[in-house]
Amino acid sequence: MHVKFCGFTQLSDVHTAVQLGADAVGLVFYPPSPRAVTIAQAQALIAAVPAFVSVVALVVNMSQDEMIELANNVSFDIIQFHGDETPEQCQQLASAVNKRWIKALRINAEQHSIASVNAQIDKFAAAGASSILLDAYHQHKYGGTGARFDWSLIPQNSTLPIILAGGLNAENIAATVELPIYAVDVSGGIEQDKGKKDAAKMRAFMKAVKRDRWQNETLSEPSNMSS
Ligand SMILES: O=C(O)c1ccccc1NCC(=O)[C@H](O)[C@H](O)COP(=O)(O)O
Repeated sequence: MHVKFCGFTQLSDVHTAVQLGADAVGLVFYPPSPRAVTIAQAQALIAAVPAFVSVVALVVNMSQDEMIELANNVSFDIIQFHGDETPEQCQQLASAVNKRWIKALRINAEQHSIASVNAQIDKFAAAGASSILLDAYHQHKYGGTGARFDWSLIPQNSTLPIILAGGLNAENIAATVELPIYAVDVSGGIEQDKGKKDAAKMRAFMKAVKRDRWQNETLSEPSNMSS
């Protein structure tokens, strides 16, 4: 089980996340978001991220020129496409900056079935995605909604490792124990205010993951990407 904390704007919060053992920190490059960072802010935050912790650049419907500008100025590791990007657009944008990428699918119980989620995952897998992130659909927001989606729509045999996002917190991690996921992603559940993380909530989240998920996992089944 891997843990990504998302939506950092403050240096002290990045220090805390790293100390707590987060595998990845996410920075939001989407100006309408209350968690958005500028290139200068991102550079300062990334300076606090040591080796073996990935920096994820979260983007929404970015143009190729914007992506190149971002990659030329910010040393991130992975792109998280969180908008309406098609598989072809993700592939093109990521190859323009030579980065690995994740696609966020926003799950709407009224429109999705397990089969349709799987079909979408397969298309992004074929285009070269490294993982798929499943998040809650919201009519007016692209992400960071703090809402959960219907977890029964998570496919058991996905072609890509699944990162679960949307409304997670220290209290509901226990309910994810049986889910076929590779990683969890949280933003609102570790905040005191938008973009301002809460050290106690980050610590409680990591403790809950260790207690509820890592205890259930074994090193003896390396072929199972979902655990
Ligand atoms: O955080 C935002 O404001 C945001 C804006 C636009 C697209 C995505 C955004 N955030 C994505 C995330 O932080 C996470 O990947 C995910 O949605 C979890 O958020 P939360 O439900 O708050 O834990």
